[in-house]
Amino acid sequence: MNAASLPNKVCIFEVGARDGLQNEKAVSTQDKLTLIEQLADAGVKRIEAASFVSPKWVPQMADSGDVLKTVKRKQGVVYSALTPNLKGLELALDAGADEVAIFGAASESFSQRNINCSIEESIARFEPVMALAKQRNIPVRGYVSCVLGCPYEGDIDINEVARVSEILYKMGCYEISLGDTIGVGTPIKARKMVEAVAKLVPVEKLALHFHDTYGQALANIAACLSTGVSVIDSSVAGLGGCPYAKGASGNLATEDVVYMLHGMGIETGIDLTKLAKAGQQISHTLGRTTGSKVAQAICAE
Ligand SMILES: CC(C)(COP(=O)([O-])OP(=O)([O-])OC[C@H]1O[C@@H](n2cnc3c(N)ncnc32)[C@H](O)[C@@H]1OP(=O)([O-])[O-])[C@@H](O)C(=O)NCCC(=O)NCCSC(=O)C[C@@](C)(O)CC(=O)[O-]
Repeated sequence: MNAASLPNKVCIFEVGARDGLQNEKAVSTQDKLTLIEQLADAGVKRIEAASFVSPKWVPQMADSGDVLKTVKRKQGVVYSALTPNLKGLELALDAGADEVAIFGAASESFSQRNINCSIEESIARFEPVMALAKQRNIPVRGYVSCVLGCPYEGDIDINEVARVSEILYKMGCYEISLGDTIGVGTPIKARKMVEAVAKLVPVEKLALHFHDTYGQALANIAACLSTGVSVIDSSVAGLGGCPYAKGASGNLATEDVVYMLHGMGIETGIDLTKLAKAGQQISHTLGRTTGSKVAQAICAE
């Protein structure tokens, strides 16, 4: 790896309170607020705090409106929410989300299971979301799931990943987050996928969203860093998974990626000790040990 080709700074997009907690046993609104406030206090600047999806599909996120309305906001921190359709966007706007995200997939089967429509239908559903968000001046992020494999279809063609990413980007998403939803990717495959997408979407508009099911996420990120990507999604304590991808474990733990980046001389602006404490507390609330090796080491010191 050539140090000169690495970014000086990486922005962490923290998804623990959403991607993490959507797949854990129900956590109280107060515990969510504590987590989000601790993350902001640790220096995290972008926090996905809510998800305005059907409460019948994901009951863990049913209190998203209360979370966004009552969280103590820290200046300079962006609080965002998932919005699969116009109804979701309207609820997010009412709750005061700073930005929202639409979420599509590069796999037809996953799209059907996750949002109950085909890829093309999902794009049509996103049009009015993009239009209203534009009118209200709300930035929209775009997720593409299953970029390195699908729980129902197996391998996914990287050209399809690039095609869907380009569509979301051209619709007006300011950033495209590439989701290895079930964490099956390996470093060379991950890098090739990012390079393929970067032919159609500027690399500085891409983010990596790698789950850690097979323990490959950190290696995959390290392999992709010199492509020019400088936004990484991660989940404190490695919380979560995806309710529509059985067996998928959480995202890469934020503590682990921050430790790696700092060790490589890449700034994140995050206080690792405070972050590890936030992860320990939510893990304690959930009655389990943190999924972060770095947090385990820090807390044992
Ligand atoms: C998209 C829908 C809503 C379609 O669901 P549907 O059943 O096809 O939609 P519908 O329009 O027919 O509505 C059905 C019911 O849901 C309600 N509804 C409809 N929309 C909303 C809304 N926004 N908020 C609250 N309620 C809503 C609607 O009002 C109605 O209520 P009813 O009349 O039956 O009482 C559903 O499939 C859904 O909620 N899916 C969400 C699944 C989900 O959250 N998955 C996890 C997030 S994606 C992910 O984790 C991957 C990612 C992003 O992290 C990246 C990666 O790792 O790859």
